[in-house]
Amino acid sequence: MIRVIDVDYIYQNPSGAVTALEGINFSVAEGQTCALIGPSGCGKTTLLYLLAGLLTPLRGEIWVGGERVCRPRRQTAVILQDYGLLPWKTVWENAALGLNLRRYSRRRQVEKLSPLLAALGLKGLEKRYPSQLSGGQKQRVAIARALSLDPDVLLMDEPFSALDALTREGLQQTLIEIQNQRRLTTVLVTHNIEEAVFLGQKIIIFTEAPGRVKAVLDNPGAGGKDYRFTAEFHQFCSQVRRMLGSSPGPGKRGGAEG
Ligand SMILES: Nc1ncnc2c1ncn2[C@@H]1O[C@H](COP(=O)(O)OP(=O)(O)OP(=O)(O)O)[C@@H](O)[C@H]1O
Repeated sequence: MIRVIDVDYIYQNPSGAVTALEGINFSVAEGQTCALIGPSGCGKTTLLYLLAGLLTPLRGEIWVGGERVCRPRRQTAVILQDYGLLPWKTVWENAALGLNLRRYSRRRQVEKLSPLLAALGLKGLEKRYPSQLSGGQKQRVAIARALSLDPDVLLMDEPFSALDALTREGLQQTLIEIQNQRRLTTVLVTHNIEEAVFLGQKIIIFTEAPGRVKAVLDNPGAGGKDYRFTAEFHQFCSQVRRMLGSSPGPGKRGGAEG
């Protein structure tokens, strides 16, 4: 579903050029969840923007759903770090933003959003404003908005980082259920090793800046109901922790095919 081929990205600033990503190669299968993890500043968010078509690679190619990404793609939904809710709009209005942009009638908006808000535990909160919601509820509104347009790819930048551990685990479970129902291909950026291992059927570990792929790990147990409580899960977390702490991988460009 997603192929990233030899991608480099450099930010050009008046003060000089910043190489954010170098020689990135990996792929994500349809319906798979892929977690991107690495040190701060290694280019994870930049890569998410490239996958979303909000930035264009300086070198290399990105393919999503059989098409080369050159601009934002209709069926790709993106949830950025601050949830992107408009403070002056209600829960309903925020969730309906995408549908409004695509000129869905009020009746079709109700048909789409009502079941989605109910499934995400937001029923009864439709008239509230973001300032009247908890962090977890805000995140659910952002998820509702993203899913309202029936995407086939979901890109998330540290989606649960601001939440307490229990809320985070609850939302991780919700994400897995949505993922299974809709067969979404998901890429999420996270700093949290447990989150990467719990959700990421594929885990991509980056080197320090400029970001290169240090390792691609297959994690078939991810998303399993009780995976978090297994010895395998804890061993996997230790492995990722060790890899994040160790020196960069071999080779100057260090790209790994996944
Ligand atoms: N607009 C910009 N102009 C110049 N440099 C930038 C710009 N945006 C990001 N960078 C630089 O590019 C590199 C990668 O940034 P990016 O935000 O992608 O990293 P990240 O891995 O997501 O970081 P974090 O984990 O801290 O969120 C960093 O060195 C950052 O300072």
